[in-house]
Amino acid sequence: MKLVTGAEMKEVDRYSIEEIGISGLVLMENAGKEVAQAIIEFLGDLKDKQVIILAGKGNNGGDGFVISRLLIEHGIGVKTILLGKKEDTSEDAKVNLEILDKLGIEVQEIISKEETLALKGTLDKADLIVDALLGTGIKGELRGLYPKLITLVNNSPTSVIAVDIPSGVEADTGRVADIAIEAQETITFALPKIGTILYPGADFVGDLKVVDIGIPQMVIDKQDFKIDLITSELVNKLLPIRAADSHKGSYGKLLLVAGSTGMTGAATLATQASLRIGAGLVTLGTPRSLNPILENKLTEAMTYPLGESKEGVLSRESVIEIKRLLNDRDVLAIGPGLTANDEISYILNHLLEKTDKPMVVDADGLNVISDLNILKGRGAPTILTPHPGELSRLINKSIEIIRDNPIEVAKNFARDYNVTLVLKGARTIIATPQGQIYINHTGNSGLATGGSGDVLTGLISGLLVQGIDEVSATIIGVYLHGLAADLAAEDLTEYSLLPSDIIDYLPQSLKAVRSDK
Ligand SMILES: NC(=O)C1=CN([C@@H]2O[C@H](COP(=O)(O)OP(=O)(O)OC[C@H]3O[C@@H](n4cnc5c(N)ncnc54)[C@H](OP(=O)(O)O)[C@@H]3O)[C@@H](O)[C@H]2O)[C@@H](O)CC1
Ligand SMILES: [K+]
Repeated sequence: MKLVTGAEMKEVDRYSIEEIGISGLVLMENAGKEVAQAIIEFLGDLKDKQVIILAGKGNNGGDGFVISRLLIEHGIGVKTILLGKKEDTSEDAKVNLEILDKLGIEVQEIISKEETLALKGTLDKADLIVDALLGTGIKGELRGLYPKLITLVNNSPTSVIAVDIPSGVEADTGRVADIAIEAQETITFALPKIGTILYPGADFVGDLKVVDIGIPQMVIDKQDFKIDLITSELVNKLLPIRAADSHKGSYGKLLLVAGSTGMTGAATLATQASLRIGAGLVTLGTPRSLNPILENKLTEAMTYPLGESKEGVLSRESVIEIKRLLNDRDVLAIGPGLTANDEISYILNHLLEKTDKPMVVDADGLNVISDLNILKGRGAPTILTPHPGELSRLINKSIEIIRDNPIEVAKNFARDYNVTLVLKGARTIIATPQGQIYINHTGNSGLATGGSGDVLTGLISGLLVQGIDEVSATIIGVYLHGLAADLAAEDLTEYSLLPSDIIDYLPQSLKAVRSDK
């Protein structure tokens, strides 16, 4: 499903209005009708209900005026409040204001602090507040009376339905400059705005409903939107059907290089995840002294003892054995639990530069890349899976910059260094070298445990080794990882969720995707 910025949505609206000839008023009427319908469903019994419409001066407020009229037609008690003066409203909003005026429907103008604060009782007593204050047209910090009014709404016990996007949430980024309306439901028009999916915005949205307002599909198809929300349908489409006459050679040979003293768990989790997602043959290369432990822990994988330094960490010389093993393998995944030191740095940079097998680099592998330019020249796909802290070290920018502009930062990095980047977070963002972005919304706070990332590395490399292209492998891996965590949390709670549970619930997540058509 495509996600859009405010500007992209404006262009879709403009094209429909100016090039196709569907007037803005028609779109506004359709938008209002859809929200009115959602409100009627929300209220259930309409008798003696009182709804407060809070409208801004722009077209979001215009939607609010349409909603007022339609709810009154249904016999619902409505009070319409405009934050500002009627004369300052946008063109289409003004048309709808005039309609209300001719119908004798009162609209109260609020222009002072005192008038704003006096709304408290009205807001608290109502059955529902409709937030039609600010939509995709919001710019910068909230000005004027908005912060005060939004605080009153958030402090009131009354439920809120937001029109298009909760007021205060920035459509392009999900940033919340000051405060924003906390909605129980958000009815968004035509396409979800990025800000309703990314955090912190996503926290304010409640249940998100996307409704059709009569924008022709042809107008949407004409646009070159660069951002997709990963859906179950997309994953189902990308996940190949396994052939009945296949054998273990059909699903590739994976070499995982992972583990050091104290971190055999990372190696175990990555290996087991790669097997559980269907890799054909998996070999775990690990420091020699850890090999007996891992042989014991892993039944289905082969293990290979690699040269180590005294501390139970891979030695520089082990790179020769890794390269030899790789001759007969299709994909290399490297990083989980390796430890970050000069020897690991030497190994990783050497492999990035001198091997032409697809590589998945995670965790300590990411911490020791010495020259990002090596990535540019690689002859095979490279997937990097950093969290914001690891990416911050890689690009020498603060975590705050990454958190505030995750899409921009991920997009630039993937393009500049020719990698598929998986920027992990509450909404993991995948950026491709071609500039496409995929956002994942599965997963929960139970994933915030050491080891979850190792499972993801195993899943992505286990998919890649089966011959699935690198972008599809990351999309499928990231989505299933989150979905398995969601299904596990239903039984185990987010508190008790362990990374190994993600592996255990992977079959259920695969089944859910396959049946969810
Ligand atoms: N025809 C269409 O396009 C359709 C559009 N549709 C609807 O229109 C919405 C977009 O409408 P829009 O573009 O008019 O912007 P909108 O969100 O109402 O905000 C503008 C107002 O906000 C104000 N304002 C801005 N920032 C502020 C701040 N920080 N703090 C305080 N105030 C601030 C700004 O004030 P100004 O800067 O002018 O003083 C102006 O008054 C869209 O979300 C959807 O709901 C649907 O009806 C379908 C057809
Ligand atoms: K709104």
